[in-house]
Amino acid sequence: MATRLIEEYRAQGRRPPNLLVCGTPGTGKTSLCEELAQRTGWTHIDISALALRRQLHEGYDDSRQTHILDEDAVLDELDDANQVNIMQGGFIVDYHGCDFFPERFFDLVLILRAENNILWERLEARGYPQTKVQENVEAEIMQVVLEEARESYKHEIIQELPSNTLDDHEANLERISQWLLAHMEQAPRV
Ligand SMILES: Nc1ncnc2c1ncn2[C@@H]1O[C@H](COP(=O)(O)OP(=O)(O)OP(=O)(O)O)[C@@H](O)[C@H]1O
Repeated sequence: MATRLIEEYRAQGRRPPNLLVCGTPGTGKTSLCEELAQRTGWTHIDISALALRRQLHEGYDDSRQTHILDEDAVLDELDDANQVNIMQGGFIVDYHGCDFFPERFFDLVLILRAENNILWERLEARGYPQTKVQENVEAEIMQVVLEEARESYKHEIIQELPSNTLDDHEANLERISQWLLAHMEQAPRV
């Protein structure tokens, strides 16, 4: 696999694309994005971790046992010349949802999918309470994130990727890297 693709992009004076990786919690977004970032040189932004670090929350939802994201504050952080400036390209954003990001941020939207029993085991292994495991597995069955993506982005930039096994993980890394290479051929110079 080609490595440090980002350097090839920049050497050619091209703007590297931005990727959004979404999916139900536990589908493997962070595992995939961390390795993809290492292999390609893209910068991984884990929105949940960023929000915790920068205190971009509006409170805590006791019933769902999760922080409530301050979406406007996250967007300000991502679209700020003094902070991240996502429009420079070269970012992999990782978050379970996708409908609050402006469409212009992303060139490719990837939706990770996991089979119900596999997802159930992963979430149980995290120590999630039964209700939270069930809620997330039901969301996966109902394709909530995929539908959200279809309502928010052009269908041609959305791809579903299976994320059940380590073979899937490897295949996804390879597939995304190939896409980045193909994209580089067409990306306008900046
Ligand atoms: N393709 C895969 N094959 C096998 N195990 C995987 C795969 N992808 C992820 N996992 C495992 O599943 C668990 C959840 O992965 P990860 O934390 O990356 O999910 P996530 O989608 O980022 O979750 P969250 O949205 O809650 O942050 C981890 O234990 C990880 O090692």
